[in-house]
Amino acid sequence: MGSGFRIALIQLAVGANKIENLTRAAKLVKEAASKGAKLISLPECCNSPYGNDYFPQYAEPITGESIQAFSKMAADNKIYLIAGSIPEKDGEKLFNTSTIFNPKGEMINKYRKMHLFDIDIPGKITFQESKTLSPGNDITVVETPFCKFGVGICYDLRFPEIAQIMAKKSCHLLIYPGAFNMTTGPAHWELLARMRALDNQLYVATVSPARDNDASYIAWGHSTLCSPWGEVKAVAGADETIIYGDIDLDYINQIRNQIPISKQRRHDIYEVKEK
Ligand SMILES: NC(=O)CCC(=O)C(=O)O
Repeated sequence: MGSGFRIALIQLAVGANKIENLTRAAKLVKEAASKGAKLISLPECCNSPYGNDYFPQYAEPITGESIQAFSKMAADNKIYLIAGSIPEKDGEKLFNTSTIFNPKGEMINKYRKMHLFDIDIPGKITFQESKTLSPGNDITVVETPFCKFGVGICYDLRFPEIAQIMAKKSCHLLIYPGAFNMTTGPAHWELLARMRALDNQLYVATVSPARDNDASYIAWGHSTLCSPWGEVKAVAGADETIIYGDIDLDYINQIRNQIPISKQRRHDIYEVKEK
């Protein structure tokens, strides 16, 4: 594994036309690869608008047209592709699924969102992914010649437990395709990414769709790359764009040696004992 490589996060403008979304994604993946990115990520729900009214209509099996398009994007540009997520149909069930491709275009892994986005903030936002989607149950860690990375999707970012497991499985980078909204986005999106980066001393990438003020669910945007020091290394605004960052494995080791929290944990005192 070399010490450094370039990652690109594509903040895609996602609209109602699935083919147009995939065509735009292909154009931006090509642009990112031409600028030296070896790992490229698309956002959550990158082939469909985000919402319970859309998931059943846009869902497709894991062999569907979107997967074929992603495979071609990876192979044509010889890059690793984290294909954001799509609504996946498996029998009677729907999942929010991220698929991962190697530079030959082979799908080498997939991740089904484990924590569904069910929240109720009166007067602001109420959303229940569980009305249409089922949760996945498996943590996904991917080994590449550049680094080992883990994948979560959006609301998963709020759960330090899975980030910690992925860090324990030797990940250097956690990638979260996600679409926070105009209430929780400004309040929590960056803070959560920095927290996951800092408490696991690794890089964290969050990848949002671009903001569409006419959409029924308005995404916050602000795709972000955070360093193991907890700093924001690159951040987008609200519009369609690509952000780039360098992942430096030596820097991770340096931080972990300087502040060796993973060796200092007091597992003997963390259990909650009932009196
Ligand atoms: N798509 C999602 O999971 C949205 C999560 C979100 O907005 C949050 O506040 O958490």
